[in-house]
Parts: sequence; C-alpha cells; structure tokens
Amino acid sequence: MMQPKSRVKIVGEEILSNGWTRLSSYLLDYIDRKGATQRLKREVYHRTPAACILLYDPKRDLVVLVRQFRLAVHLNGDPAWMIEVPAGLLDDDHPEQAIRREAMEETGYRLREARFLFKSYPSPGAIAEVVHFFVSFIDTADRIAEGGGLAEEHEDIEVLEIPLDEATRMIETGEIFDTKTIVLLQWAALNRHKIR
Ligand SMILES: Nc1nc2c(ncn2[C@@H]2O[C@H](COP(=O)(O)OP(=O)(O)O[C@H]3O[C@H](CO)[C@@H](O)[C@H](O)[C@@H]3O)[C@@H](O)[C@H]2O)c(=O)[nH]1
Ligand SMILES: [Mg+2]
Repeated sequence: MMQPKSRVKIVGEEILSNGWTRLSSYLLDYIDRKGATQRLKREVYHRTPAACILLYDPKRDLVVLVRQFRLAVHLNGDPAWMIEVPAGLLDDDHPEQAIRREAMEETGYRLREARFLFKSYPSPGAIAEVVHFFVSFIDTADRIAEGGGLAEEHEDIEVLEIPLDEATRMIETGEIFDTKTIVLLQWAALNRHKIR
C-alpha cells in the first residue's frame, strides 16, 4: 500500500475568511485506493487545539460542570446555555498546562493532578480542531476561587456541581448534548469501578 502522505498533494489554498479562525478552501490531488488521481476541493476551518476535563469528586460522587451561552447552538434553535465539562483553547500552552489554567478560570478548582486520557477530533470532515481529554480527582478543599471565567473576555460561566449518576441521566434526557461532555461522562461510567 502507498504511504498515506505520498497520496496527497496540496495544490492551492484560498483563504475565504481570516477572522477569529481561518477558513480555507483547498485544492488537492488525491490518489485513491485504485491509484487514480482525483483533484478535490475541500474547505477546512483551522480551529486551534483545545483541551477538556472531567472534574470528579469521589467523596461527594459528583462532577463539576459549567454552563455558558453558545451562539452556534442558539442559531440552530437548541437550548443555548449549554452544560459542558470545563474546556478551552490551548493558546500555545502544553495541553496539561492549558487545562489546569482553564479549570481554575472556569471553576476555581486548583488541580492536584490532571491525567491525560486520549485525544479526539470532534468533527474531522471539516474542522482541524483536536481536543485533549483529561480527568482529575478533586476535593472541596481544592476550590480556592469562584471561577466563572475571565471578565475581560466577557465569559459568563455558571459552575454546577451535579451527582455523577444524575449527570449521566442528563445525557438520556437530552439536557446534556455537548460531545466532549458526553464522552467524559461515558468514560466515568465505563471506569466506575476504578474511580469510586
Ligand atoms: N473576539 C472573539 N472572541 C471569541 C470568539 N469565539 C470565542 N471567543 C472567545 O474566546 C474565548 C474561548 O474560551 P475558551 O474557554 O478558551 O474556549 P471554549 O469556547 O470553552 O472552547 C471549548 O469548547 C468549545 C465548544 O465545545 C470547543 O469548540 C473548543 O474547541 C473548546 O473545547 C472566550 O472568551 C470566547 O468569548 C470570536 O469569534 N471572537
Ligand atoms: Mg471554555
């Protein structure tokens, strides 16, 4: 089999938009499985890498989630104050450094450890974003600030402490419908015997 890299040649990039995030239209020559070269046009939204984390308190058997307004969800007509695990863009930091910073800014919890679980592409058909997933075991004593997000960035984040079983049920009821949050709550359900 041909090496994957030699099957793809970028022929051109047209920048369609270069605001908060760059949106490009690419022309590429792609050699398919039969060896034929296809010239393809593909749009890519160059989101920067991100990280997210499940904050689980084993003593209280609860998770710390955040609720904030998401415009894209609002435009789709879905309930837009979304319940999510804390998450954020890496902003050129190492994923662990970034998620420690985001956990503090959004929830006020200072993490003792942050364990890397896996990385994932939430929407690989069009979006370059890769998300690094973490888990951290927390205790009430670790909450040293209010959280709520950065005022200068107009973040308006509500911190929620929800029993793990209830949060898992909220996937079934449709109250939690953010992918990274579903993935981490399902990770907790799969690893229940190890974390409780
Ligand atoms: N000026 C400007 N600011 C923006 C824009 N989009 C986002 N911001 C600001 O950029 C900051 C991003 O906050 P983070 O905590 O770093 O990221 P996040 O929005 O929580 O992102 C995480 O969740 C998203 C939804 O699941 C993910 O898409 C993202 O990759 C990441 O996981 C916020 O202050 C937000 O207001 C924009 O178009 N323009
Ligand atoms: Mg965030």
